[in-house]
Amino acid sequence: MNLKLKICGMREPENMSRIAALHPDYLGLIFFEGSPRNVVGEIFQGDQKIKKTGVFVNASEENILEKIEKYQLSALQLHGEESPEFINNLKQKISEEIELIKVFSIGNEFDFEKLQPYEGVVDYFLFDTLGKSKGGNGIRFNWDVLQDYPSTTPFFLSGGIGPDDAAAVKELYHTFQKRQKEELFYGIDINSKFETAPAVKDAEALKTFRERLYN
Ligand SMILES: O=C(O)c1ccccc1NCC(=O)[C@H](O)[C@H](O)COP(=O)(O)O
Repeated sequence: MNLKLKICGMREPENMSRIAALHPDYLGLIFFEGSPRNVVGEIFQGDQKIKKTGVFVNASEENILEKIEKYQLSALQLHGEESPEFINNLKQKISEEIELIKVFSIGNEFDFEKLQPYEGVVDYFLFDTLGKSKGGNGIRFNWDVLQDYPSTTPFFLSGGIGPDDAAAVKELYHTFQKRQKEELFYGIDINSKFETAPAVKDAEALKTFRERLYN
């Protein structure tokens, strides 16, 4: 199964080093003061093959550029109400190699028309659950809304994915596979359900989950 794994909400250098040893595809760093996972100090830099992803909520361009430089980010996850114009302007100032992920929060239903202005502007969409906080709510949305996914932009599935969800993720992947559209279901993003404390991930739980997912 060619599904990328993004582990989000990393911060503590020692924990980050243990989690990096599991070789996820992406590690997420949250740069948002309203989050208990907000990154301020030094992090574990580690393996360049793991894409360090900066997560921003309506941050200024200046702030994003500074964090790209300081933390050597390979991807940006825009988790607020960033407009296509803002993203296009930002793209003029960053390396073409930096991947762009735009987040959409899903409630009971979702109007897929909202994706249209971002088609061709970002590399990936990320679907999270609409909740009290901007992210890290630990709640799953109804994945059935993705059954008729109308876009050609690949997406990350996120929101409350936990240690017991490997089979359900595989099932969703297989529904895309049956329609020969598995390349659209690009990856999953996991966070609070694997924490022992904010920004501290349980390496054993992640290892078991990864084995269940890929075997
Ligand atoms: O995790 C946070 O604290 C957070 C705060 C503000 C914006 C984004 C945030 N997290 C970004 C993510 O990509 C999370 O992984 C995503 O929201 C899913 O989290 P969870 O439901 O805990 O798996």
